[in-house]
Amino acid sequence: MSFNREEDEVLNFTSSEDVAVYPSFESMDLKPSLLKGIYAYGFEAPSAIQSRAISQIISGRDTIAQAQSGTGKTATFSISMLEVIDTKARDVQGEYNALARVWIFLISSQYFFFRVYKMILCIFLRLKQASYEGTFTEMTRF
Ligand SMILES: Nc1ncnc2c1ncn2[C@@H]1O[C@H](COP(=O)(O)OP(=O)(O)OP(=O)(O)O)[C@@H](O)[C@H]1O
Repeated sequence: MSFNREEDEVLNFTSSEDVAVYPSFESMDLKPSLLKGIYAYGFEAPSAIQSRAISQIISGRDTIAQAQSGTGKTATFSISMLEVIDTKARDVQGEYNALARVWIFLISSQYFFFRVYKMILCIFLRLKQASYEGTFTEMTRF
Protein backbone atom coordinates (compact mmCIF):
# COMPACT_ATOMS: atom_id res chain seq x y z
CA MET A 1 0.00 0.00 0.00
CA SER A 2 1.36 3.45 -0.84
CA PHE A 3 1.85 6.15 1.75
CA ASN A 4 -0.81 8.87 1.99
CA ARG A 5 0.43 11.97 3.83
CA GLU A 6 -3.03 13.55 4.19
CA GLU A 7 -4.51 10.44 5.78
CA ASP A 8 -1.42 10.01 7.95
CA GLU A 9 -1.68 13.52 9.36
CA VAL A 10 -5.17 12.91 10.75
CA LEU A 11 -4.42 9.56 12.41
CA ASN A 12 -5.15 9.38 16.13
CA PHE A 13 -2.32 7.97 18.20
CA THR A 14 -2.13 6.79 21.76
CA SER A 15 1.33 6.41 23.22
CA SER A 16 3.21 6.29 26.49
CA GLU A 17 3.41 9.72 28.14
CA ASP A 18 7.12 10.25 27.59
CA VAL A 19 7.06 9.56 23.85
CA ALA A 20 8.10 12.74 22.06
CA VAL A 21 6.88 13.52 18.55
CA TYR A 22 9.68 14.49 16.15
CA PRO A 23 8.35 16.58 13.26
CA SER A 24 11.34 16.01 10.96
CA PHE A 25 14.08 13.44 10.38
CA GLU A 26 16.69 16.12 11.22
CA SER A 27 15.20 16.63 14.65
CA MET A 28 15.79 12.92 15.43
CA ASP A 29 19.54 13.56 15.31
CA LEU A 30 20.18 10.78 12.81
CA LYS A 31 23.60 10.21 11.21
CA PRO A 32 24.11 12.75 8.40
CA SER A 33 24.77 9.96 5.91
CA LEU A 34 21.53 8.21 6.89
CA LEU A 35 19.61 11.47 6.56
CA LYS A 36 21.06 11.86 3.10
CA GLY A 37 19.93 8.34 2.22
CA ILE A 38 16.42 8.93 3.53
CA TYR A 39 16.00 12.10 1.47
CA ALA A 40 17.56 10.50 -1.59
CA TYR A 41 15.04 7.68 -1.22
CA GLY A 42 12.28 10.29 -1.47
CA PHE A 43 11.07 10.67 2.11
CA GLU A 44 10.63 14.35 2.98
CA ALA A 45 9.20 14.08 6.48
CA PRO A 46 8.49 11.25 8.91
CA SER A 47 5.07 9.65 9.01
CA ALA A 48 3.12 9.77 12.27
CA ILE A 49 4.47 6.45 13.50
CA GLN A 50 8.02 7.32 12.42
CA SER A 51 7.78 10.64 14.30
CA ARG A 52 7.10 8.69 17.47
CA ALA A 53 8.82 5.31 17.20
CA ILE A 54 12.23 5.90 15.59
CA SER A 55 13.64 7.92 18.49
CA GLN A 56 12.37 5.34 20.99
CA ILE A 57 14.01 2.44 19.15
CA ILE A 58 17.35 4.18 18.64
CA SER A 59 17.46 5.21 22.29
CA GLY A 60 17.45 1.48 23.08
CA ARG A 61 13.99 1.37 24.54
CA ASP A 62 11.96 -1.79 23.95
CA THR A 63 9.22 -0.53 21.66
CA ILE A 64 5.88 -1.82 20.51
CA ALA A 65 4.43 0.26 17.69
CA GLN A 66 1.20 -0.53 15.94
CA ALA A 67 -0.44 1.29 13.05
CA GLN A 68 -2.50 0.72 9.94
CA SER A 69 -1.06 -0.78 6.79
CA GLY A 70 1.01 1.60 4.70
CA THR A 71 1.79 4.06 7.49
CA GLY A 72 5.55 3.50 7.48
CA LYS A 73 6.20 0.75 10.03
CA THR A 74 8.70 -1.10 7.84
CA ALA A 75 10.57 2.14 7.23
CA THR A 76 10.46 2.82 10.97
CA PHE A 77 12.46 -0.26 11.89
CA SER A 78 14.64 -0.05 8.75
CA ILE A 79 15.74 3.51 9.55
CA SER A 80 16.17 2.72 13.26
CA MET A 81 18.28 -0.33 12.46
CA LEU A 82 20.47 1.63 10.05
CA GLU A 83 20.96 4.32 12.68
CA VAL A 84 22.19 1.97 15.40
CA ILE A 85 24.34 -0.46 13.41
CA ASP A 86 28.05 0.10 13.16
CA THR A 87 28.79 -0.26 9.44
CA LYS A 88 32.44 -0.99 10.18
CA ALA A 89 31.70 -3.98 12.42
CA ARG A 90 31.58 -7.38 10.71
CA ASP A 91 29.24 -9.15 13.12
CA VAL A 92 25.45 -9.45 12.89
CA GLN A 93 23.85 -6.47 14.62
CA GLY A 94 20.28 -6.48 13.41
CA GLU A 95 17.62 -9.05 12.83
CA TYR A 96 14.21 -8.80 11.28
CA ASN A 97 11.75 -11.28 12.73
CA ALA A 98 9.55 -12.32 9.86
CA LEU A 99 7.35 -14.64 11.93
CA ALA A 100 5.02 -11.78 12.76
CA ARG A 101 4.41 -11.36 9.06
CA VAL A 102 3.49 -14.95 8.20
CA TRP A 103 0.10 -13.92 6.91
CA ILE A 104 1.76 -11.58 4.46
CA PHE A 105 4.03 -14.37 3.23
CA LEU A 106 0.95 -16.44 2.54
CA ILE A 107 -0.66 -13.66 0.57
CA SER A 108 2.31 -12.26 -1.29
CA SER A 109 5.73 -13.39 -0.21
CA GLN A 110 7.50 -12.04 -3.25
CA TYR A 111 6.01 -8.58 -2.85
CA PHE A 112 6.85 -8.46 0.83
CA PHE A 113 10.45 -9.58 0.39
CA PHE A 114 10.85 -7.12 -2.44
CA ARG A 115 9.66 -4.20 -0.31
CA VAL A 116 11.85 -4.94 2.72
CA TYR A 117 14.82 -5.74 0.50
CA LYS A 118 14.33 -2.64 -1.60
CA MET A 119 13.96 -0.26 1.33
CA ILE A 120 16.95 -1.48 3.33
CA LEU A 121 19.13 -1.85 0.26
CA CYS A 122 18.29 1.56 -1.17
CA ILE A 123 18.82 3.44 2.06
CA PHE A 124 22.03 1.54 2.72
CA LEU A 125 23.36 2.20 -0.75
CA ARG A 126 22.50 5.88 -0.46
CA LEU A 127 24.18 5.86 2.93
CA LYS A 128 27.25 4.52 1.19
CA GLN A 129 26.75 7.35 -1.32
CA ALA A 130 26.51 4.95 -4.20
CA SER A 131 24.81 6.25 -7.30
CA TYR A 132 21.85 4.06 -8.02
CA GLU A 133 18.70 3.98 -10.13
CA GLY A 134 16.23 1.91 -8.17
CA THR A 135 14.51 -0.68 -10.26
CA PHE A 136 13.95 -4.26 -9.21
CA THR A 137 16.01 -5.63 -12.08
CA GLU A 138 19.00 -3.52 -11.16
CA MET A 139 18.66 -4.35 -7.46
CA THR A 140 18.83 -8.07 -8.06
CA ARG A 141 22.35 -7.62 -9.42
CA PHE A 142 23.68 -6.76 -5.95
N1 LIG B 1 8.06 9.17 5.64
C1 LIG B 1 7.65 8.70 4.47
N2 LIG B 1 7.49 9.54 3.43
C2 LIG B 1 7.06 9.08 2.23
N3 LIG B 1 6.79 7.79 1.95
C3 LIG B 1 6.93 6.92 2.97
C4 LIG B 1 7.37 7.31 4.27
N4 LIG B 1 7.43 6.22 5.05
C5 LIG B 1 7.06 5.19 4.30
N5 LIG B 1 6.75 5.60 3.04
C6 LIG B 1 6.29 4.77 1.92
O1 LIG B 1 4.99 4.30 2.26
C7 LIG B 1 4.83 2.97 1.83
C8 LIG B 1 4.47 2.10 3.03
O2 LIG B 1 5.55 2.13 3.97
P1 LIG B 1 5.88 0.87 4.88
O3 LIG B 1 6.04 -0.34 4.04
O4 LIG B 1 7.02 1.23 5.78
O5 LIG B 1 4.50 0.79 5.69
P2 LIG B 1 3.97 -0.37 6.66
O6 LIG B 1 3.20 0.32 7.72
O7 LIG B 1 5.09 -1.26 7.06
O8 LIG B 1 2.96 -1.12 5.70
P3 LIG B 1 2.37 -2.62 5.86
O9 LIG B 1 1.71 -2.69 7.22
O10 LIG B 1 1.40 -2.72 4.72
O11 LIG B 1 3.55 -3.55 5.73
C9 LIG B 1 6.14 2.55 1.16
O12 LIG B 1 5.99 2.74 -0.24
C10 LIG B 1 7.16 3.53 1.73
O13 LIG B 1 8.21 3.76 0.82
